[in-house]
Formats: sequence, structure tokens, C-alpha cells
Amino acid sequence: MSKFIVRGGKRLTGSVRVNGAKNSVLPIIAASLLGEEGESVIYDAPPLDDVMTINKVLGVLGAQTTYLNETIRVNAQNIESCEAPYEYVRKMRASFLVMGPLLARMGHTRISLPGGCAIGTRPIDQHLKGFEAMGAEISLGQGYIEAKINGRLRGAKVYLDVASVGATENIMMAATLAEGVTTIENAAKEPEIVDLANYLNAMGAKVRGAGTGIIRIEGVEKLVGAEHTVIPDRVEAGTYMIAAAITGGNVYVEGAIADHLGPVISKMQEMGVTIEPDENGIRVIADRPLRSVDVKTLPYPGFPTDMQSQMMALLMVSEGTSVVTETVFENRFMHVDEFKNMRAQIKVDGRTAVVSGGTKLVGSKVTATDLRAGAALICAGLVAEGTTEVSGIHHIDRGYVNLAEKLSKLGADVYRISYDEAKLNPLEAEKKEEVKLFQVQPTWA
Ligand SMILES: CC(=O)N[C@H]1[C@@H](OP(=O)(O)OP(=O)(O)OC[C@H]2O[C@@H](n3ccc(=O)[nH]c3=O)[C@H](O)[C@@H]2O)O[C@H](CO)[C@@H](O)[C@@H]1O
Ligand SMILES: C=C(OP(=O)(O)O)C(=O)O
Repeated sequence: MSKFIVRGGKRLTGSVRVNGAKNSVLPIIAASLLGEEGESVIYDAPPLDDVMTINKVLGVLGAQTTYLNETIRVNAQNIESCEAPYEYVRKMRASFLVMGPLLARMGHTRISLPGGCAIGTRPIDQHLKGFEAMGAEISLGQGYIEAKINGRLRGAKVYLDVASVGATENIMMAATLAEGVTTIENAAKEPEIVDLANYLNAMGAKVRGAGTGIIRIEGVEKLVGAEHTVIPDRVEAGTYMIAAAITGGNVYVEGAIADHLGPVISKMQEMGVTIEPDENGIRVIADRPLRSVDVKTLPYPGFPTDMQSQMMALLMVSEGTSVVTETVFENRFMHVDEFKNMRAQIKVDGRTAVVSGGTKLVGSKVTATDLRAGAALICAGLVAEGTTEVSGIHHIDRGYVNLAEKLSKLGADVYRISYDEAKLNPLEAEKKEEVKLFQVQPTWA
């Protein structure tokens, strides 16, 4: 177990490079299971724990994967098992995304049930509804779900009751090998859906309309391995934009795509942050007091739920009162209690949080309750008085590459310590040489 130690008060300046998107690379790796011939080469795959986990799932299924220099090679010609075990699905819900590809290619799959998590129950009914519409027989065993099809999946019209990202991806992948045409209505429109569709099309699929509410997939007989470069991570980019703004900094976020960050940019501009996008990234300048704004999370192109907690951190130190409404997940305010430990003033009522701004945050011992909550606590720590110790950082490792190192290069006083050092006085721990090593090592490199 490790911790991040953050000492607030440093203004961030300089440039930070964004890695490939976690939420793109995971479905893309799952989709590589559809390649019956050849090899897939996936560039800009971030060295994250989640990427490691899904590679392990592919290994259990019989696919061969290698990872070198942010490039993953997958050879999925031989699939030996159709079963994704609990130990991986428990760690990462996205493991469930192998269901569509396995069902389409092998006609059978058995996956452990993904559990609930800190952001609320996360049902999979819409995924299953899509598979059933395509003719699959679904049965629920003790702790697992089995799906079978006699022959080939059949194209179908699937209307999603919620514009679920995962369900859109799973159904889209399954439909690539179905007989006939599948249409997904009320499909999710996230950039990661478009990225997945581009990869599937490079493999020989016929997917049209990704990025709109209606996706049309004409099934083909066979897919083959393909090369693909993953899009930059818009949530990682947004997190550095918040980190820059919260410290009154001036930071260039290299690789950030402004089109993918529309609502985050608009809200930050409303608050008084100067945002200068260009073709290679986005500059963020915060050189005046910031104003409060209201924020409501929505499916893309609305304000992303994955940026809600980081935005809340910024609102806590801005002038005025803000109302933050979370509509995507039922319980994504777990970070509020942690913020309160830093003297934030926030009242939660159901899916709404009222944030009283202008707070002088004070460093404290806090826990990352989920991935983005962890990033938000670090953002808050950057501006808090004194030292903030963030534990539970295995969540953060799921989604951020070298977070401490990247922030340090921007001038932040933040580093990572291992469990043993964490027990010591953090100031003493910092002096130890091995602590520095921790700053630059991804956990599984
Ligand atoms: C790996 C990945 O890409 N994760 C992202 C993905 O998660 P994920 O794909 O799990 O999120 P969904 O879009 O499916 O979930 C959105 C909402 O739909 C509900 N729902 C979902 C499926 C279903 O069958 N039934 C149902 O009711 C969920 O409970 C949730 O309330 O999109 C989320 C919403 O943008 C992001 O926060 C996650 O970072
Ligand atoms: C909720 C997230 O991811 P996941 O769906 O993988 O849990 C996230 O990236 O913020």
C-alpha cells in the first residue's frame, strides 16, 4: 500500500503530456479478441493497472499479448477459454467488455458478475438486453452470467433505456460478426465509442454512425487484427486543467483535444479561467479570482461524470456558491466527506451537492474512494495549507500514469511513498532515496 503526499501552495507552470485514454484502450483491447487472423497493434496504450488487468484477462482466454513502449500487440487467433474469472472482473468492471466479442466469435461466454462499487450499483441489464435481442440465451448462475447462441448472432434493433457507454460498446462489438444489420438507438456518443468504432472498422467491420445516437452495424463474416492509435485521455487532460487552475497556474496540456472537452472548457471559462486551445493541446491560465458555477453531469456531450469530483475541488476554492448535480451515477459524492476533512463546506442532498466556495483548504489525511475522487483530492491538496496524505491510491493507479511525477515536473510538491515510508513522518520519508524511485515507476512497469 502506498500514499501520495502533497504539500500545497505551489503554482503549476510548464507543459504536461496526456497519455492514451484508459476508457478507449480497454474496449479496444477487448475488441482485439475478434481478430481471427493476424495481429493487432495498439499504439499509445497507457501503462495503467487497468490495462495490465485486461491484458491478463486476454491471457486467460488464450490470446497472446505483449506490452512495450506504450504499444500492445495482441494475437487472438487461438481462443482457448470463454470464461473471464472473478479475480479480474472484480478489479475492473471493463473486463465485462469481453462478453460481446467472445459471444460473437465463439458463440459462448461465461463472465463473473461485476460487483457494485463506490460510485453506485452499476447494472448490466442493457448489455444483456442487446445480446438477447440478437438471439443469445442468457442465464444467471451463482456469481456469473452465461451467454450462448446456436449458430451466429442475428442483427437486431436495440433501444437502450440509458445511453450506457459499456452497453453501446459491448453490443457494437457483438454486432460486428452478427448476421444482418444491428441498430443501436439511444447509443452513447462518447469519443471513446468513436475510437472503438474506428478500430473495429480497421479490423474489417462495418460500423456507421458512432458518435451519434444511432449506430448501424452491418455484420461481416470475419475480422482480422489491425493497427490503431488510441485517442488522448480527455479525463486525464481535464484533471491537469483543473490542477493548473486551482493553483493559479499557467500550464499547457499537450495532447488534449478541445473538441472532447467542450463542457469542461466552457465551465472553466465561465469561472474566469483563460483557456487557449490549439491543434496540439490546450493552455490553461488562471490569473484572477475564480467565480462559482453550477455543474450538472450528463452523458456526452454533457459535462462528464468522470470530471465531477475534480471540478468540485475547483469550486471549493472559488468565490460564491455552486450547485453540483450528478445525474449519471447514483452515488458519486463519496469524495465529499474527504473534502470536508480538508475543511470544505459542502452539503449533499441526494444527487445534489451545494458547495460554499472561497474556502481556505487545510491539508489532512484523506482516502481516495474511487479513481477520480483520488485525483480530486490531490488537486485539492495542491492548494491546501500544509500537507495532505492521500491513501487508497490503488484507485488512482487505475487511471493516471505517473501522476506524482507529472505534477512534480509542473512544480508541484507531491510524491509517492510506499507503505513503510508512509508510516514514518512524511518529511523524513521524502529524504529517502528509494522514495524518489517511487515517483517515477508505474506500479507494474
Ligand atoms: C471503462 C469505461 O469506459 N468507464 C466509463 C464508462 O463506464 P460504464 O460503461 O460502466 O458506464 P455506463 O455509461 O454504462 O453507465 C451510465 C449509467 O447507466 C447505468 N447503466 C449502465 C449499463 C446498464 O446495463 N444499465 C444501466 O442502468 C449505470 O448504472 C450508470 O448509472 O462510462 C461512464 C459514464 O460516462 C464513465 O464514468 C466510466 O469512466
Ligand atoms: C469510473 C471510471 O472508470 P471505470 O468505469 O473503469 O470504473 C472512471 O474512469 O472514472
